[in-house]
Amino acid sequence: MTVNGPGDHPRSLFEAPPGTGNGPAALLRVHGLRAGYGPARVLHGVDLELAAGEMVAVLGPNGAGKTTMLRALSGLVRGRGSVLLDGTELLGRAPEEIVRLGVAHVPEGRGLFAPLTVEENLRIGAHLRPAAERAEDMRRVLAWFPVLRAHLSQPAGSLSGGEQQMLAVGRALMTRPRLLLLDEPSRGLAPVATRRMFDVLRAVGSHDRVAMLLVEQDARLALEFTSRALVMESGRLTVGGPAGWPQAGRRPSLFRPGR
Ligand SMILES: Nc1ncnc2c1ncn2[C@@H]1O[C@H](COP(=O)(O)OP(=O)(O)OP(=O)(O)O)[C@@H](O)[C@H]1O
Repeated sequence: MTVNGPGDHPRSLFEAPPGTGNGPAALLRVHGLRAGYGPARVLHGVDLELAAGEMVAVLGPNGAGKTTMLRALSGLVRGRGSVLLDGTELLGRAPEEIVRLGVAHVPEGRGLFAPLTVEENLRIGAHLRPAAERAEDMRRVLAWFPVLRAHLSQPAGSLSGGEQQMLAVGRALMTRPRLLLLDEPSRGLAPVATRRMFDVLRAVGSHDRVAMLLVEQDARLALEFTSRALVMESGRLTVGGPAGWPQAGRRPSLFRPGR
């Protein structure tokens, strides 16, 4: 990891590594992102790039602005600066439009409808998709998360924590995202369930070329499963480097994907 003071970091630390993207252009380009709540400014200029299929973790202390960054990217909090998804500006658009453009957000706490069934929750995720493609979307998600098939008619609230997290991710995948934002996906999960979840996330990311930006408190887990890790402090990304390093067998290169 390389440590840099705010504002003097080499941009390369926050860019998508070569070879992980769809050519020279990153899928996501965030530049100078600022956001907050009323007069309280939380993000003070975030720069970040993400390639298709890349999985990047954002670590950092409580209150640093990680959740706010995800919320700004998905339109839940108003942002200033620039957020380009494949060249299309997302800032200023409604959250539903941003979903339509290919960004899905799994919030902290999962945001499931507990009294509704698993199937109903998944169908809610698909409501913006063309009707003709929803059956295929459902088949794909159940193939990624076979455990959900056995519980399709059960209320979401009756599932275990791990199953609920899979449902939340499955519901997000029903939108066929190009970018998946995950806020603390391991929170409240047993280690076995967490690892299973991350295995599936990695498989989806590399198979479907879904880029993933995840906020994670468990730094060890994040560094093991993602290709890059960034640290947010006081509303800025201040440290970045390759995930996995310095584990044995992994070259300590900033640009080597961790997958
Ligand atoms: N809805 C809100 N209204 C006002 N202030 C908020 C709101 N949500 C968060 N904040 C404040 O914004 C700052 C950043 O919070 P945020 O949740 O983005 O940080 P975080 O890095 O995700 O922290 P944590 O790991 O604790 O979730 C904090 O000072 C927090 O109190």
